[in-house]
Amino acid sequence: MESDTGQVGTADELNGSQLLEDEWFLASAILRQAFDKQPEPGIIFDPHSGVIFRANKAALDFFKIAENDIVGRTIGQIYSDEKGHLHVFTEEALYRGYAWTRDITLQRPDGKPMHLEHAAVAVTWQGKARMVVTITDLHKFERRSVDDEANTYHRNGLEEWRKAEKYFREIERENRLILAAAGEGIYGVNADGVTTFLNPAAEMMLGYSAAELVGRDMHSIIHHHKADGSLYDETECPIYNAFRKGTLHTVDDEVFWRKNNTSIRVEYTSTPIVDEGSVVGAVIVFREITQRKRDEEQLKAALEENARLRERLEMENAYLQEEIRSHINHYNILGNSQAIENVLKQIELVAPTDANVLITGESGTGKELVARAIHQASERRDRPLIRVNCAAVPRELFESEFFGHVKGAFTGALRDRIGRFELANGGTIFLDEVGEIPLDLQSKLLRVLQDQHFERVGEEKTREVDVRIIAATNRDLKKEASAKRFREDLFFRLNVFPIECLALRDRPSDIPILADHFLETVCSRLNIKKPTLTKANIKVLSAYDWPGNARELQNVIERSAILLREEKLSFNLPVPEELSFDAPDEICLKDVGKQNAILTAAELAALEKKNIKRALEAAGGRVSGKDGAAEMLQMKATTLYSRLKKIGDLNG
Ligand SMILES: Nc1ncnc2c1ncn2[C@@H]1O[C@H](COP(=O)(O)OP(=O)(O)OP(=O)(O)O)[C@@H](O)[C@H]1O
Repeated sequence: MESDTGQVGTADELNGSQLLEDEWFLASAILRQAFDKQPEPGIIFDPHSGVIFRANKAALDFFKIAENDIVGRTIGQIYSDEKGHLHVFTEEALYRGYAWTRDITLQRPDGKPMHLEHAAVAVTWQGKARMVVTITDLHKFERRSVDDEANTYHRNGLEEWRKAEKYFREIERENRLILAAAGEGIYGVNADGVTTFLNPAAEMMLGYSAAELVGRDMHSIIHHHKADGSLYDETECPIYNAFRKGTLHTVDDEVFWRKNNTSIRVEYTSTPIVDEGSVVGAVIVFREITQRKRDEEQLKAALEENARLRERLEMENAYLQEEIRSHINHYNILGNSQAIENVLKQIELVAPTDANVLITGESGTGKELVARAIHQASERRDRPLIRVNCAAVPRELFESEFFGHVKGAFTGALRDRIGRFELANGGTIFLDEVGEIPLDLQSKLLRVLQDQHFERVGEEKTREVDVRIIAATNRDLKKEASAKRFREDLFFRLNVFPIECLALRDRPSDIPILADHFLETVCSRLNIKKPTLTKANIKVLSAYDWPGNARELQNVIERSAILLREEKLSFNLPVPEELSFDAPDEICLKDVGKQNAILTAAELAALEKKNIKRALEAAGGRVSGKDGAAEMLQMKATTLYSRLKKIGDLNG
């Protein structure tokens, strides 16, 4: 093959030039394809004749022309309005080998000028000049630059966004961990009350899984009824209000309903979620307080019970102290009379029942003793027996004494006070001297007797008690009722089981036993040796009619024990009726017992004579020795003999 220098080459050289030619073909094919497929419009034309040889696909699109319609035409026909600029441009390219210009413009279909850049490269092909022109739509180009900038910006923005997303994911993850770890139940609702999330503690407390609640109306599932079973309208619901009204609500005792239809007591806070000024939902944080409330209630009840018991114990204590001070400390009923036997039988009979008992009898006959014995023998023995001496209560304080009062109920009511009925709750109330209760109060007493209900003074609350009633009186209540001084209905209520305590004078056989018992008691209290109660003593005691009954006997014995002389008892008893003189000119010695009686010497002598006579009768005529008249009169036998001598005829 001939080289550019005209020399013939070697076989290798020939092979080499063959290769180059192949490459050239190959390259020209590639270049042709590159030209045809380049995105910018391209045209190849003859710079001298202007004839167009080739236009690529982009040029055909750009000029909106078919290949056949452009190839063979001149460039001047295409750029008919720009011939001047085209000429200068072509000349420059021919001269310098390349040229570019933005002066050549074309018009869009809408008549607006297109902003273009034309670049030309002058080449030679087979000795002929050819011009390759590439057209750049500067408008598009600029847009591409903007897009590029936007891309760059976007890419950078994306990066930032990714970072932010990661950051938020991180926060969310942390939040989720916090939500999951929180001991409180937490759930969210949107502005329609629809559940948006639920933490595991909430799932556990409510018995629902998050999947079962998310997307569903929360109120109607877990908050539909109140603790008392009434319907809970969602318009009243504080959670609802949190997202409807945008207000925070704290509720300390409501119920949420579990999946198994049981309820749990909860306290919760419902906080509105505000996004760009508008409420988009609420977050509810709740805690189960069932156990806590139960404990609190138990504690409260225990404290109340405690306070009640304390008050009661204080009252009982004060009462019992008073009792100990003012009362005998034994409740044995002594006596061998038929009357006492009957009373004991009646006590045995009535004690186990809850029947009301009315004990009648003169003062000092042992009515209170009987009342206590009934209480002691009853099931109520472990609760107190509360005594009210109705004769000692001032009229205006009756109601308060019986039923108690509240602070401020009347002047002087400085604090709440429980009444005797409440104090006796579970036990027995002993209404001593029941006949002394004012008529207007008897109806209130009747009510508590009928239904065991009453109110404290100054309070509307009705209270209930369980009290057994034992009443005592020395009046004839039946007569009182007939005279309308006592309510008949109350009398019948009280008189369910009557017990009568006979006067001591009607059961003299009880005197020695009682006297001995009282002597024993007082001596041990005084810490002195108990003297012998002689027959003579008993005779003296038995001769008296004891208007004060056992109490009087007790007093006489106590007094004589205190005044004990030489271990001998002497009773300072009033002179009994039968010791009065029958003679009209003699004084009635009944009056001697009266404190201020003044006797003349003759009266005294007559009294002594009568007294000695009685002593001798009581001693069976014996003057000296044990149980003799001298011993009874507490004088020496020799003294008595000389007195008798002096008197002469005792019957005279
Ligand atoms: N049968 C008895 N056995 C032992 N003691 C008795 C007996 N009867 C009365 N007494 C004693 O006599 C005293 C007076 O009794 P009590 O107070 O029970 O009488 P009362 O009828 O309730 O008197 P009042 O009507 O004045 O209240 C008490 O100390 C009591 O212990």
